[in-house]
Amino acid sequence: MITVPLSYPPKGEVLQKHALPQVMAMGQFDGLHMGHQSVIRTAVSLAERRQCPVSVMTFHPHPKEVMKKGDYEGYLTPIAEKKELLKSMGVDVLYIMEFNEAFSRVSPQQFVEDVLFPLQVQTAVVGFDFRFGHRGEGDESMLRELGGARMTVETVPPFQLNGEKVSSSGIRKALREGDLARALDWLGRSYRLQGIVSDGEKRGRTIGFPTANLRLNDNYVIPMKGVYAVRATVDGEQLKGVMNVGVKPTFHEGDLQPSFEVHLFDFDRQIYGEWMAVELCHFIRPERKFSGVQELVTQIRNDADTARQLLSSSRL
Ligand SMILES: Cc1cc2nc3c(=O)[nH]c(=O)nc-3n(C[C@H](O)[C@H](O)[C@H](O)COP(=O)(O)O)c2cc1C
Ligand SMILES: Nc1ncnc2c1ncn2[C@@H]1O[C@H](COP(=O)(O)OP(=O)(O)O)[C@@H](O)[C@H]1O
Repeated sequence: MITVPLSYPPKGEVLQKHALPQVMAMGQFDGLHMGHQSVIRTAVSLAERRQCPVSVMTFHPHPKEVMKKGDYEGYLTPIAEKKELLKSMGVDVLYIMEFNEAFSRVSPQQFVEDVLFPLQVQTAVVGFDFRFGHRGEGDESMLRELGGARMTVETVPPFQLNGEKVSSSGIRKALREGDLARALDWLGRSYRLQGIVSDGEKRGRTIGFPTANLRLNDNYVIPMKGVYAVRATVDGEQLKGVMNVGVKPTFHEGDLQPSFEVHLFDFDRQIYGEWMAVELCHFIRPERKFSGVQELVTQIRNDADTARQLLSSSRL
């Protein structure tokens, strides 16, 4: 998969270089959840039938982050994760349109004429609720109208699970509320956080549970404070473990930034500075304040047993 960064107005030579009859899926696609996956699969199979390349156009940073709307809560899939997932789905070209003030003012018509036509998009594939152009004035029917005879539009209906419409906002809410099972069902995979192992308070080893502190590399949607059964990858090695997301109320007062600490099972190595990916598989319990270290340690031991059981008996 090749990645093509674009900004508005796009440079003529960049468009020319990448102009090619193609099927393009378009959207924000934060989370690349089951609904997004069905849009991309539709584009992939259409392109296969037509024997032409399949591309995705996404917008970065997230419009809500740029427009400072106040309800921006971070990414489910930061751009690096999105790239990796799209590549694994068979996408040939990923166009990343820089979302900024200037782009937010582009009309639906300008977008189609200045970007999609020059790239020779033959078919645009969008989700039923796709909006584009200034103030989100454009929708799928406007896209179809503007495309005319030069570009057809394929609209993918909402993806439903148990009668509910899968959505990024629903996944964010489920993560915030500790309903990890629902978030994962809707994502269609585990929820992954990545970053560098950094220094903590050096207390873990003294209580028999060393924890690798994850310094997140991106602005992620933060799951509810609590304990999770996780799978981790460190230096290519796949490990199981138990993670606490929280502020350690047993030791600290006040509204602190949460930390992400993973106790890895059957592991004893110094990994400060190493890259770690952590997949959240099961939610075990909310974080709480214990009356003393002994109570906390007893509970962590239980959590570790629970996590081992959950991880050995589930497909996640
Ligand atoms: C499985 C697990 C569960 C935890 N649960 C709590 C908790 O409920 N309340 C709390 O105050 N700290 C909790 N912690 C955090 C510990 O307080 C923390 O790991 C310990 O203080 C070591 O911190 P350090 O790695 O920064 O040295 C938990 C840690 C683990 C590994
Ligand atoms: N089983 C393990 N799980 C997590 N980290 C481990 C483990 N064994 C050794 N380590 C190392 O110990 C560190 C955690 O020890 P800890 O006392 O909790 O220190 P810190 O407070 O700096 O995280 C990790 O960053 C890692 O380098």
